[in-house]
Amino acid sequence: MLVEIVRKKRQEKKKRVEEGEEGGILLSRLVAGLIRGEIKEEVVDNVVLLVFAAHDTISFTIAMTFRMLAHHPTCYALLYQNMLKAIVDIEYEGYTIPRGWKVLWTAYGTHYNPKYFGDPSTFDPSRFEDAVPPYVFVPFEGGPRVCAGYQLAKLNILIFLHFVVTHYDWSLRYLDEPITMDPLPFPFQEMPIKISPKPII
Ligand code: HEM
Repeated sequence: MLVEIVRKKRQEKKKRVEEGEEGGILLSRLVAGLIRGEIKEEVVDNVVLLVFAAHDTISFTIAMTFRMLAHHPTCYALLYQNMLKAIVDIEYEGYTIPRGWKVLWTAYGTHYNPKYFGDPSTFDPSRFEDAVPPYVFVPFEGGPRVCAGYQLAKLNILIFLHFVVTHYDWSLRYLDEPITMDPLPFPFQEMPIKISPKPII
């Protein structure tokens, strides 16, 4: 399907790109690059990357956030109070790596390191009240390959959370369903929730 969309777009844009047209949405820009011969078949790959990078990450994060909130009513009450008031804000050590080595770093390795986060497996958002050193809390990684959509992702999640928390009452159908890793964490029974608008006071 995507290949067909790109083919159509390419036909539509050919003349305009040859006349020097710039701009448009990401797909238009990628196709323009294709027409100018700057990139080859990477258009489809990039769109697929973006869909997965942008969709599953956000939806899984939101799902796991609600799961944690359901398990921690005190945190939830605090969040609710804060959400009513305002919006929040978020934000390597020097090793010598021998030539030829491949390095596999995972965020879990750092995020579960008790050196940086005491009692790391406890859900405790208050730990972020004190400043965390740079490159220690890195869900979006950092440096030149930092997630290209991290601002959008944070905003998206925050807005979603804000509206659900302030407008709805909800509960998890299976509070303790197991979490599977595939490769992102997600509840095994797909986390059905009961949700209803908050009564108007
Ligand atoms: C909770 C949501 C998200 C998380 C946790 C997340 C996490 C990450 C991480 C860790 C990387 C680095 C991968 C690597 O090279 O090792 C990355 C890369 C990337 N992310 Fe995200 N991401 C999220 C949402 C998004 C969204 C919404 C978009 C686009 C709208 C996006 C687009 C990208 C792209 C294009 C890259 C590749 C950047 C590059 O290699 O230059 N991500 N993301």
